[in-house]
Amino acid sequence: MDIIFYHPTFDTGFWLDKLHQALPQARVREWKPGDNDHADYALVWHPPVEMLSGRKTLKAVFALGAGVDSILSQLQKHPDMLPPGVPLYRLEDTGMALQMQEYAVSQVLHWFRRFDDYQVQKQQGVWNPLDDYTREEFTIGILGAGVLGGKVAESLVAWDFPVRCWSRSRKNYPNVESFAGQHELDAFLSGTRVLINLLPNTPETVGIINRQLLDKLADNACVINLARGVHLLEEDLLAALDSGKLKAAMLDVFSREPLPASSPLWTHPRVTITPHVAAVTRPVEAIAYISHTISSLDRGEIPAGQVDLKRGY
Ligand SMILES: NC(=O)C1=CN([C@@H]2O[C@H](COP(=O)(O)OP(=O)(O)OC[C@H]3O[C@@H](n4cnc5c(N)ncnc54)[C@H](OP(=O)(O)O)[C@@H]3O)[C@@H](O)[C@H]2O)C=CC1
Ligand SMILES: O=CC(=O)O
Repeated sequence: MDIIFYHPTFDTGFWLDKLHQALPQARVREWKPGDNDHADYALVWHPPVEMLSGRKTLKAVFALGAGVDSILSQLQKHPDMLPPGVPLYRLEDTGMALQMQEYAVSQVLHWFRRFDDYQVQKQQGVWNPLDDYTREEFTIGILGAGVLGGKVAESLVAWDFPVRCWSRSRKNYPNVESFAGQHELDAFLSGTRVLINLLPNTPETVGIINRQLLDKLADNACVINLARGVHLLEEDLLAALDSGKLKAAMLDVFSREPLPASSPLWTHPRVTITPHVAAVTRPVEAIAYISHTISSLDRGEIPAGQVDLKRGY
């Protein structure tokens, strides 16, 4: 079995070693421009078009992350990039859900316990106990209730917050109120105090966090964007912060990455920024999933994690 690997930033030598250990029967190589030799499987992130196109022997392509928007947008421009019938798999959880839970829970607790307000008071040398927030006024709404959104919901339920989610199909997560479809979006937003975004980037979700949506949240709402920068209109977010509608935002992803030095988000006192690190690919877990999936495919089974190319996630 031949496996080709391409990632623009990962330590390729480390990954090839780990892949050899997990799949000792496979010949694994780094793909380099001009390499058209035989391959059964391709492991990729932001792959050059020529890496995949015309490969008639490919049995599957694995995205080395959870979101497949960059591959799908390339596929739209170069429809022959993925040979017909070759399935695309993505990483489902593989250690990312726990990271998302850590990020979301720590930030929600930060706002709930008013540590942001106490930080401002500290800078002013003010000793002033503030009123507590109650959980009843701290409803958490999660846009996207799939692998990651579902796990984030579970962790916030464990902290006793009222939690609701919004997805295309109805969910049945314990103690999470499920809203499904466009026609239930307004009801989902109404009363949501902390909005957490974990949607995939598709034509339906681009720009979804805009002025109209933010206006429908509870007053003094907070936003956490963990999915993709294109979901959120940064100007609308800044306007909502400055008008007092929004209290704060925690952003991990941006419409341009790295976030340009000129962006007003850097200097806004109520915006916190992390550099797209909410949940990174964990090699050991990712390779365990990929090797398990390859074994399932070789046995003729249909493993989990296949991307629905028409749906776009
Ligand atoms: N910042 C970071 O470090 C990382 C960011 N991400 C981002 O997180 C995203 C989510 O990942 P993951 O949970 O694995 O994805 P999933 O595909 O498992 O979940 C996506 C969820 O979004 C819902 N959804 C999709 N389209 C719509 C729509 N038009 N209207 C309403 N709901 C919709 C789906 O609904 P349904 O269940 O009904 O299909 C599903 O619940 C990734 O696509 C990626 O962009 C991922 C990893 C790291
Ligand atoms: O943003 C990261 C991913 O895995 O998707």
